[in-house]
Amino acid sequence: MEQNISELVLAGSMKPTNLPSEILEKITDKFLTDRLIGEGGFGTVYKGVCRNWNVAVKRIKSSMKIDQKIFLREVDSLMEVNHPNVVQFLGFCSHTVETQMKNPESKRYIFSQIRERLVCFEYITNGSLDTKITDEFRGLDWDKRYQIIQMDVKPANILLDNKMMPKITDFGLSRPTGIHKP
Ligand SMILES: Nc1ncnc2c1ncn2[C@@H]1O[C@H](COP(=O)(O)OP(=O)(O)OP(=O)(O)O)[C@@H](O)[C@H]1O
Repeated sequence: MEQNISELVLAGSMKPTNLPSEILEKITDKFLTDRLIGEGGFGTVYKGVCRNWNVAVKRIKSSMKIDQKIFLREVDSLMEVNHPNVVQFLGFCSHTVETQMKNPESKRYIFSQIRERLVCFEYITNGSLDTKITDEFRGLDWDKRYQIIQMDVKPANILLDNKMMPKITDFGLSRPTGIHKP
């Protein structure tokens, strides 16, 4: 994929799609510690700088043994979501990385393959709701409002943009439910 097409995808001007790992490495400065935004249970989030805008790149932990079919099904669901109160999914990358390690005893190399999975989202500037509210505001009926079952709704998964607009993130355990009937 050409670099300018990837940039259009990362700008949200094209439908979310599969992105080359080189582009995601480039915009995160090879996942430099300086670009680290934070770490969750499933992955580490880095700030990606793409020309004059930012994106959030979540690198799913290699220790997470996720079935590829399930991963692609989740990505497929994410691609269908487009709502002002949902952090916009921009693209993904799933590829195999070859690693090698020297066995100190036999002095021979052991080769293995690690599945690298990356998911990109719009970058939200103002942090998460848990840092701004008290416990009494928990338990909002997001599933009814947005026809999505988000299995991990918590203020930490609601980010606030520069206008303090709330946006749900972390759809790793969510799925579309079709039309909501009240
Ligand atoms: N799109 C985004 N823009 C800006 N910051 C983000 C974005 N997505 C996540 N973050 C921040 O990155 C950090 C890690 O997020 P992540 O979703 O991985 O963790 P979590 O929600 O704390 O944990 P878990 O995945 O276990 O629920 C958090 O501080 C979160 O606010």
